[in-house]
Amino acid sequence: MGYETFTVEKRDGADWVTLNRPEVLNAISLQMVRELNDYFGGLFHDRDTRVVVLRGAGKAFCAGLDIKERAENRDAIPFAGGFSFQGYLADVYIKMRRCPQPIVSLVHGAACGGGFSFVLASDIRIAGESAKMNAAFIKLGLSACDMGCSYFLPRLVGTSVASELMLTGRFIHAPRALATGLVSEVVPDADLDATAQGYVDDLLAASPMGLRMTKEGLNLAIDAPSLEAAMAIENRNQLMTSASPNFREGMQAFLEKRKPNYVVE
Ligand SMILES: C/C=C/C(=O)SCCNC(=O)CCNC(=O)[C@H](O)C(C)(C)COP(=O)(O)OP(=O)(O)OC[C@H]1O[C@@H](n2cnc3c(N)ncnc32)[C@H](O)[C@@H]1OP(=O)(O)O
Repeated sequence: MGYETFTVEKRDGADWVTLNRPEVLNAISLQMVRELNDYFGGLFHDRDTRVVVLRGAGKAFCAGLDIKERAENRDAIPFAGGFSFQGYLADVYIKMRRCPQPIVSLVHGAACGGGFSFVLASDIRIAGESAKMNAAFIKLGLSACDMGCSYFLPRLVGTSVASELMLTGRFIHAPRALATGLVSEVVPDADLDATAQGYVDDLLAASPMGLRMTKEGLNLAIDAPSLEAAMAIENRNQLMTSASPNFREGMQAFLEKRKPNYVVE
């Protein structure tokens, strides 16, 4: 399926996905929701794509819900088959979190509301110096407990900062985002792609199953009710990776002082 609201550039096992509605700061339209669901849904059975990079075209990452479109369709945002906009957009974040590929988000300019949640649902976050993010829902008269914000944000920055950000809708700028652990790195905007490429290279150097099992295991462990439950998930995933030929190759490569040649399992 070709997409109109974002582009997908395939580069050596990584998809570079660029939200592409710059005239409205990449605001989330109905069509974007449909297309993102299709794209992220397709990743579950895609062995060739091993990493996803998510970024925005123009001067911002994503300004959240397309307010103009929503205002014109005030109460009725239905999809065929009775899906609501709310539920269908929520599915995008769930797919981002559950798809096997790690997602690296590159934030420059504003990331608001549902756009902020794209950042939160990613696995690795890098901010440009211009980045500013907010739970803008509250400023529009909505609950800020939306699009996974109440799930992701406290886990990333703790309940104190999450409460402040969600209750006030204030922007968190790049330096504070780094200090609170919301992002891994802050770099000049012009260096975002090159910085991301470094992460992509590291991720692609891992064995494909090891990478998938790590994303899945970590995200399940975050929700696990006990140490024992988290370790049961670890044990299951480790049994699977240790049965893979890539584990034998990894050990052999270490012993022979060379880089491993991993295959896609
Ligand atoms: C389920 C999900 C819910 C949610 O996501 S709720 C949150 C919704 N989002 C927001 O409330 C953010 C709204 N936007 C803003 O507050 C500001 O923008 C920014 C701080 C992001 C950036 O401000 P600045 O740099 O001054 O740009 P600009 O002139 O406001 O915007 C450039 C053009 O983009 C349009 N635009 C910006 N955000 C949205 C949006 N969310 N929906 C639709 N259009 C948007 C504007 O109107 C304008 O367009 P024109 O040049 O024609 O006036």
